[in-house]
Amino acid sequence: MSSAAVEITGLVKRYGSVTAVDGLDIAMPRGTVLALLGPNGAGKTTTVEICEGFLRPDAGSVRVLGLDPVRDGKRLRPRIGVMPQGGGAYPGVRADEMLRLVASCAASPLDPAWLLDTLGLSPVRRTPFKRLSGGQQQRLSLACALVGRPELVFLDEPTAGMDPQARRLVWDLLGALRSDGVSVLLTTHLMEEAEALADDVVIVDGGKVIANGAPSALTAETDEAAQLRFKAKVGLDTALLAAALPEGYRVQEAAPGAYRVEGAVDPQVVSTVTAWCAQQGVLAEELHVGRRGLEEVFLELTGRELRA
Ligand SMILES: Nc1ncnc2c1ncn2[C@@H]1O[C@H](COP(=O)(O)OP(=O)(O)OP(=O)(O)O)[C@@H](O)[C@H]1O
Repeated sequence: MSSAAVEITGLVKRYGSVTAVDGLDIAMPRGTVLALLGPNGAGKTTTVEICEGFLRPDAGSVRVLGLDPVRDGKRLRPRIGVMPQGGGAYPGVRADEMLRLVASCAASPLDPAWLLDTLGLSPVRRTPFKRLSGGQQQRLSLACALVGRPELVFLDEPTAGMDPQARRLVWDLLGALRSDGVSVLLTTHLMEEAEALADDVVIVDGGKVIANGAPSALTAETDEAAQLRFKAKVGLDTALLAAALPEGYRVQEAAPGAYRVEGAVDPQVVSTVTAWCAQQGVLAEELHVGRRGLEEVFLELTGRELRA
């Protein structure tokens, strides 16, 4: 038995002149949660749909639970759960009918009533799908992906459009699944989602992997325990700011208008930076001291915002 939940090598997918996936490699061990993180159009959905067997690759190899998703689709489908982007159901079907219908196709389903309750959907269990809110439809779609007790689930932006409370319910449920040994591959452009849920994060951009690893490894500082970051107008004189700081501090414009002060941060350094900005007539916005997050990792790697 293959020990990988998903193994992707040299994956390429083109739509006419657009190369949506451009030589992607991913190795995802069983029982782990992997987040594909990237901006709109990065190739996340295309990659997931190839893993699900809905699309054929142009080049490269994909194995899901050791199987070819297209050739071995019949054997693979009962073992995976799929939550597509935007969900999907018969508009008139009631929430609990929908879930029971999907459960009836599985050999050993979870209890639909428990799942509805866990996802906060009990109060709307008799509501037709089309009258559920977007976030409720998403949660029902997630319930449908999970009710068959899959070994591996693919979740394409599982919490898109959810309010923070619903998002928390989903995160808790995904945490419980992981404890049960279920493998989860999810796509997101929410850094906090990737940081909260994933054992491993693969950052994709333009159909390529630009970084991967555990969130803590990706966000680890190179040399300092803390850094100071702020945003201001593009093109500040970083050498001049560095000169105002004690010797050994470095200042970089990591991306246009995003500044980073490298060196041990103490109250005096923060005060010097804000005073220097004030002298330049510049407002230092989003001033932040601490560990960098995945958002900053992405910004530093690509020079662009993740949500752009
Ligand atoms: N059916 C299609 N026909 C033509 N181009 C497509 C098709 N599907 C996707 N693309 C293009 O392929 C690229 C990757 O799209 P994909 O949906 O995989 O990205 P994504 O990372 O999932 O984005 P999002 O976060 O917006 O869902 C984009 O440039 C997109 O416009």
